[in-house]
Amino acid sequence: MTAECCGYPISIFFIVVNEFCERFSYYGMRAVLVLYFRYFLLWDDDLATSIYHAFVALCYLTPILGAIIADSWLGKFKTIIYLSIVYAIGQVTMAISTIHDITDANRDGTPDNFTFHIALSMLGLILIALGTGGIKPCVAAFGGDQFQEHQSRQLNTFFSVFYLCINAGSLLSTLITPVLRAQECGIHTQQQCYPLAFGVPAVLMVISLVVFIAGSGMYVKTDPEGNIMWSVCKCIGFAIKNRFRHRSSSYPKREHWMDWANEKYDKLLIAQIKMVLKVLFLYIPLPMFWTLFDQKGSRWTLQATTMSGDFVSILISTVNPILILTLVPIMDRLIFPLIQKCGLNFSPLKRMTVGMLFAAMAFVSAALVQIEIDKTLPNFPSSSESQLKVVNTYSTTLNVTISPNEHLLIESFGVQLHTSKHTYSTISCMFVNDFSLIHGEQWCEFSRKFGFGASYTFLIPSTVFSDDCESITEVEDMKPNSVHMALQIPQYFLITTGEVMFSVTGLQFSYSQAPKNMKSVLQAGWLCTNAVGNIIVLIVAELGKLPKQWAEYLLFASLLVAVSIIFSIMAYFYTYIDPAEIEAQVRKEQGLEPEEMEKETLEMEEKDEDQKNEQGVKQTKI
Ligand SMILES: C[C@H](N)C(=O)N1CCC[C@H]1C(=O)O
Repeated sequence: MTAECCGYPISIFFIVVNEFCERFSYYGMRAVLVLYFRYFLLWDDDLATSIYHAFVALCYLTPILGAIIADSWLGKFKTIIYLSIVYAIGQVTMAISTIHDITDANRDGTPDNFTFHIALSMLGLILIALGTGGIKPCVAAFGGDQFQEHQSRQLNTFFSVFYLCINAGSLLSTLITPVLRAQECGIHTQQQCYPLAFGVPAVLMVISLVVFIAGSGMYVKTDPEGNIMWSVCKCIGFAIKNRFRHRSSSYPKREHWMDWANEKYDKLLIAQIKMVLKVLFLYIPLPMFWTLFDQKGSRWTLQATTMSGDFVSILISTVNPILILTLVPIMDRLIFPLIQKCGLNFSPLKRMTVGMLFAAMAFVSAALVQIEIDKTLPNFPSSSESQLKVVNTYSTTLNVTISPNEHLLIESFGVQLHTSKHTYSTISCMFVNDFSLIHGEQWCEFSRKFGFGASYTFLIPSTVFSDDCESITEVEDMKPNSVHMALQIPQYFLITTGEVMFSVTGLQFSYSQAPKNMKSVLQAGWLCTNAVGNIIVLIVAELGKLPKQWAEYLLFASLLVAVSIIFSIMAYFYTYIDPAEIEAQVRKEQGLEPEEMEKETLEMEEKDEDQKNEQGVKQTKI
């Protein structure tokens, strides 16, 4: 019997605090990673974003490894501890790699040996990906393991609270770590403080580990039942081979292709594999949701840069976790109970389908915003055109004729305007609030806010200093961005509503539909849908760019609608199961473990009927 508080096992307190600290560590490090690549390692934008996306994809691929270790070898508890140690070492390695003084022998403020810093940071990132991905399926499943049969309502709430902790950690760290980076620190020279920005996430990871270990005495720990993954692979392999051997129509058909393993493998194992395969099959269309979701960080961020408003980076990095923290309780306490009261069966798979449709609507909203933005954008010359600007300071009107074969290119960057060599200069800056012309002691100052996205030309006559600065003419070549960033809020709201319905439900569903000995494996399968989504963003979204951004948004929205229709058809044919009941049935058929079975049957009878309705459970024999 585990210790309880308000119907919840006390042990889950340690698990949710552990998750909060771990997500703080992960998202905090991610918030400054691209900046570190860009401004410390001096990589270009393309390399920095590619390595960043590859790292994120790796973090969602390693759950498979963690799940195999947990379910086949070490058990969830030990796997979480060992991989958290790997994770913490990775974070510390990463923090050390950002200390510029280590290789700054000439003390000029920049590292002398970039290879050292790159090698150390890549090692750190690999360890982090192994750690964060490895423990992720185990922590959620381990949390679920703490609940008993009669606590299925509390189990659902646990997954919502778990998701809230993820986002609370994400919100705080994305606010804090960029501020830490902006501090100055160093032994020989003062530089932006990357060691602090990466060091604090490392400390949080150590705290996460300590909190998890502190709960040791209270956890329900299930031991792995041998090398389950190897048995699963062998069993599937045998079923395929046996089916192929008996392909002639003279052999009677079997109910399920896995039944071709009956000759050699335990019925219980076959039943468990069927349960897992059914769910994994259902997951095939799901990466499309993450493909759209992950574009928040790329396409939508770029969209924001063409809009007006000064809070770009803060808005972008925090709006999603803030909305999650608000929407999860509203959905759990208000919307879902209300739907249930109306007599509608809003089963997990229906919620996930509606979640996908919300994400599609978010992209329709993004397309509408893009159309508004496009109306305000200047027409840039295409790859087969040139643009000329002719400034007439002569006293009469002049006719300009253009010979189509001649190209004119005037380009000079810098802040010095020479009167003879270069009379034209382009300066692009962020947050330009004042602009001064200095000539010896004399100067002209233009103190006002220059709009984002705007382009100005200043015409300086030769008499400028004798005539006073009044003679300088300012021309607005391109208007400042005028579509306000607040217009992006509906799309963020829609995608986050979709995330609550899709992701929180997916987490619960993956746990509830998995046999006891493969809970982590199914969590890993669920997380893999995220990895594949990330990879699709990397490949398809980067390669196949449509000429009009709004058209691309609509294309993604249509694809997700198509995918959600396919998913809803698959879901229609899916029968919710109670894995424990099926396992008990198989054991009964095999005449095994009567005492164990009796206990399980009793527990099942005690189960709350309306909790089943809440899940939309239709018990069936697999
Ligand atoms: C920060 C996101 N709202 C979020 O909670 N997640 C995005 C991918 C899954 C989930 C996470 O576990 O971090």
